[in-house]
Amino acid sequence: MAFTLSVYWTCRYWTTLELDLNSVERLIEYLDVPQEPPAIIETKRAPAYWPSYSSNNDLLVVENLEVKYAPELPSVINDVSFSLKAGERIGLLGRTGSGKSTLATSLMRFVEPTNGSITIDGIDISTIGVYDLRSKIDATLFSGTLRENLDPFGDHSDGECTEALRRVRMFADDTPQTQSIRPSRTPSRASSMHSEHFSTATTNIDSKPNISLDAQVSAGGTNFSQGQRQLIAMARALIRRSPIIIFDEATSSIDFETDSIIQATIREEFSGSLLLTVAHRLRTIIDYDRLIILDKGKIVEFDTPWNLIQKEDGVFRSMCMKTGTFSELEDAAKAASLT
Ligand SMILES: Nc1ncnc2c1ncn2[C@@H]1O[C@H](COP(=O)(O)OP(=O)(O)OP(=O)(O)O)[C@@H](O)[C@H]1O
Repeated sequence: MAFTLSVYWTCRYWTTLELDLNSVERLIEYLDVPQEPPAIIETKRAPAYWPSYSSNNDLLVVENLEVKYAPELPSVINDVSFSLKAGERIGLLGRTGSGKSTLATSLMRFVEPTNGSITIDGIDISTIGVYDLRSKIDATLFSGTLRENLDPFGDHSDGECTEALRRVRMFADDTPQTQSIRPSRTPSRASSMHSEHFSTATTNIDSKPNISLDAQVSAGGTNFSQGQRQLIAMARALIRRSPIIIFDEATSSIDFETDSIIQATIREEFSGSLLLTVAHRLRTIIDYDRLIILDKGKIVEFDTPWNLIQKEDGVFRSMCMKTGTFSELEDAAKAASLT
């Protein structure tokens, strides 16, 4: 009997020990997970006026950039170099998987380069904290409240947030201005404006009645339509008055009216900013200043739309031809080149 009990307890202890060791193993794995770079590096703070709207030199300089998602994976961005000036409107194009989003997100250090450098207004972005970087450049949607998405670092009042949403025409003009907004995330913020509701009265954007700044945004903003996500991203860029805006155009078709609002807002509100648009529709970027065409992580063309559309056997020209609206695009590119 004593022997049987001993065997029983030995087995039990052994099983418990194995389970405990599994937990230790998991903890060790978590310790090895790459950490987000520091938010702030006290000895390397970016100046308050950085980056400048009126830099005479190139505002954004990318040199020999190489990006891999893991050491064992092939390069997704391969020896890419280019320079962009303040206030330029740049379209980033290429086939699916060519590396457009990777290049755009590497400008915000969501992926770190394995080689090369990115310099914004004279500062190598790898040398400063990600707060200093991301608080100056527009970012993508993440989960949290609408307010947290518009103003992730809590630097602006509710009034500024609602004003920005109004400027991108997220609110109906006839929405009553009298309903009070729910309390903001921190008591220190001014709650100077009243509640406004999303409505389809001025756009064909999906109706989102009774949404306040406290409305929840799911991861990736999936509880908002593509059009609404773009408008929210633009509102955030307006609030920040960022000299550099990275804009990821919606892949799915957006109704004509919403698209017109987005394009008009870009032209009216962001005229002084360096705008880098990851583009999926050619008519969106046909009047931009310059276009970067990527293929397999390399720049294959980089010039004005007018120069590119005229280039025999050019990649951009063939992309335009495939749309079936070549002459329209050509006319638009020519008109833009003359302004
Ligand atoms: N998190 C990731 N881990 C590993 N590989 C990735 C990851 N994200 C993207 N990739 C790979 O990197 C390459 C470039 O992807 P990326 O999303 O940058 O292309 P894209 O041009 O933006 O494509 P799309 O137009 O479809 O959005 C693709 O081969 C993709 O499979």
